[in-house]
Amino acid sequence: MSKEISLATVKEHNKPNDLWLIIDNRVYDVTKFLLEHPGGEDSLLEVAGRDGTKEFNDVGHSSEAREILKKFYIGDLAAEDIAKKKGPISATPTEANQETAAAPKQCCILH
Ligand code: HEM
Repeated sequence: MSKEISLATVKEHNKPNDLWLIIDNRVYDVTKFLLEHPGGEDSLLEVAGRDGTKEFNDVGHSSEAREILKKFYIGDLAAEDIAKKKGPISATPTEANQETAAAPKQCCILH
């Protein structure tokens, strides 16, 4: 079974010389990749110690990028933290994103 890592632990690793991030509920230690990232150091530092799934997907990374990612896998985000993120209603992260995206629209209709 893979190791479970809490969100609080991931948050501690948010520095250039100690950089973890979460993508699709998996935790990666990309400290050694920082200087090699074709997208630059800043884009990784931006999501250091947190969930970078949206940012990673928004760029439209290649399958090669996903292969590279595997080398840095260190464990899974703790089930407890995944549950907190999803909330009681939405079933998938995609649904959660849609809800977030829809929020400003609703706001404009109301105002
Ligand atoms: C740690 C996981 C990541 C890996 C392994 C990774 C890997 C790569 C690779 C291999 C490329 C070259 C293009 C490609 O093959 O798709 C790339 C480009 C890029 N990445 Fe990442 N990336 C990661 C995370 C991120 C994150 C979190 C962001 C944004 C916050 C980001 C932003 C970019 C950008 C903007 C480019 C485009 C560079 C250009 O075309 O000029 N990457 N990345």
